[in-house]
Amino acid sequence: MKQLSNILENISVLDVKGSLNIPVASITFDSRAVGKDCLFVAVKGTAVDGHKFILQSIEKGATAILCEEFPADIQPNVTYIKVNDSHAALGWLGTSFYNQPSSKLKLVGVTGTNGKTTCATLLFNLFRGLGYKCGLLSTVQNQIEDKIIPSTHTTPDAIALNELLAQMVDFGCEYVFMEVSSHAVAQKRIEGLEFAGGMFTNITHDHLDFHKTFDEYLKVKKAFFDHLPAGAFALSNVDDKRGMVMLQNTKASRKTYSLQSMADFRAKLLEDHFTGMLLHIDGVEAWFKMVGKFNAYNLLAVYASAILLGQDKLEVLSVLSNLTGAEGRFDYIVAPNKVVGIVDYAHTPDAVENVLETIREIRRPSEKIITVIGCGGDRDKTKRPEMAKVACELSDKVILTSDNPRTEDPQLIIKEMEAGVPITKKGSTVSITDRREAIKTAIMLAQPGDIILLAGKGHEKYQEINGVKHHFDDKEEILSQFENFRI
Ligand SMILES: CC(=O)N[C@H]1[C@@H](OP(=O)(O)OP(=O)(O)OC[C@H]2O[C@@H](n3ccc(=O)[nH]c3=O)[C@H](O)[C@@H]2O)O[C@H](CO)[C@@H](O)[C@@H]1O[C@H](C)C(=O)N[C@@H](C)C(=O)N[C@H](CCC(=O)O)C(=O)O
Ligand SMILES: Nc1ncnc2c1ncn2[C@@H]1O[C@H](COP(=O)(O)OP(=O)(O)OP(=O)(O)O)[C@@H](O)[C@H]1O
Ligand SMILES: N[C@H](CCC[C@H](N)C(=O)O)C(=O)O
Ligand SMILES: [Mg+2]
Repeated sequence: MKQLSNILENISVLDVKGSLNIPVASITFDSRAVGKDCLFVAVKGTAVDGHKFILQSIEKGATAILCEEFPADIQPNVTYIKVNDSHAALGWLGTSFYNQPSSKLKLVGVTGTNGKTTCATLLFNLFRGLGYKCGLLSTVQNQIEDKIIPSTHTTPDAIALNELLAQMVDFGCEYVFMEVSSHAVAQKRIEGLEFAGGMFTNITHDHLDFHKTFDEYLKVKKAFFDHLPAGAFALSNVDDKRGMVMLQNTKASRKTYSLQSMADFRAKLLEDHFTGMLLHIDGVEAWFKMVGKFNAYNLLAVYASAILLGQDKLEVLSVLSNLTGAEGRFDYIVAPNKVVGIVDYAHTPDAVENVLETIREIRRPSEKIITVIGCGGDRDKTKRPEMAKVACELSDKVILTSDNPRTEDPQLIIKEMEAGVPITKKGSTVSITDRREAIKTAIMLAQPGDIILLAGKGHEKYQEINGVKHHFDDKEEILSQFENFRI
């Protein structure tokens, strides 16, 4: 139990009503989760204003309220604290409540449109392979050494995040690798964290439903680097058009990586196969088990981070060369009839392009590519026609289907995708709303040697329809349906 006065450090308090010498058993921003002696933080959300739930939280046991505006009905025996920005305050509260866990380990954040999970997971497995105790916060799962903790977000909220970091400290972790999503930066979920380093992968089209414009999205990603401390490293991909912009105003030590130009860390992709790649990396030739130019970038970024964290070059390469990345990223399955299935989490136009370009470069000319793809509901609508367009341009046949429709009508999402199908590709594109049927059709159409790409859901074990998550696993689907084609 902490004293309220002790967890307010670093927060500029505008006004207080009531006593600060009261105990705080827990902190939450959700009135539904309030318990006895809880501090309820009212935040203005994207759907509702948390200030509406102040009274409800007091009825459930909150004895302290942190808010941006005092309510009209001030209750006796409750302390009210007024701040400018309750999102930011929440970050500092989480940090203080859990005794600054991020300062007790080396925390590295990975940001960018694509590649965060892959890089964070590779770093986690690399540093474990090098003999360190590690933690991971990622889209696929959170992990403390072998212990897996399911994740609900790419970057958890400030309270859950600091609680997880505190568990990692208690477990003796020395390094923690985490994904930093743009939502997390915008909503200040990472406020108050002490980073040892930050990595930028790339920035392309995504999340414009939330950030509204690409410039705003860019600014938010850059803000992560702007706030890194002087002792940290800021590592950026300078082959990305916005790579240098990320480093422009950072106080951290600026480092760059590239496959194309001068940079602090360089690599060249020598060979790319479905079984792995040969890279010339930092003066050494090494074979890796990952596939595709985009993964050459991920491997180089991870290698560079490890060196910046003081690790030995050859030891790093030796461990890294055996790693396979994150679940549901370019997962490769060969059916008994020699049809190839690839399950990949590509859910942005750029990711779809990268994965398909990779397949096109590696396949034999006679092998056809059949892509099964959908777009998520309640997410950026403007990427729908773009994802369909690039899928059609780079595949021999495309089946447009559902991803997670969430609260939207799946057929309307598909209609928006259809708007991006080039006229010349109308004949080789079909729409099948049921994802299971779409996968089955792709398998029926495929000849031995053909490649089926199942894009967008990767590791996900569910399909979310109208608020209900139904079990669905692309890999399980394709494996079980491949079995029906055993010859
Ligand atoms: C759009 C978005 O980011 N929403 C996140 C946000 O919620 P919000 O601002 O919409 O909250 P709201 O519903 O408006 O409610 C406002 C406040 O009132 C409170 N409330 C609400 C109802 C009530 O009865 N009582 C109550 O106290 C809420 O707890 C909240 O504090 O803050 C919540 C707490 O941190 C998040 O759980 C929630 O994530 C939603 C579920 C979500 O789907 N987020 C996705 C888009 C997301 O965050 N994705 C990123 C990036 C993905 C990637 O590219 O990898 C991620 O990091 O996962
Ligand atoms: N460096 C990269 N550049 C471009 N595309 C990539 C890169 N790495 C991975 N991808 C593609 O993006 C997909 C998602 O990769 P990953 O899960 O690592 O990204 P992410 O940034 O964590 O995504 P999310 O925003 O959903 O958390 C992969 O399945 C692959 O298709
Ligand atoms: N983290 C991403 C995941 C998208 C995955 C895709 N399957 C979808 O549901 O749109 C997001 O929240 O935008
Ligand atoms: Mg991720």
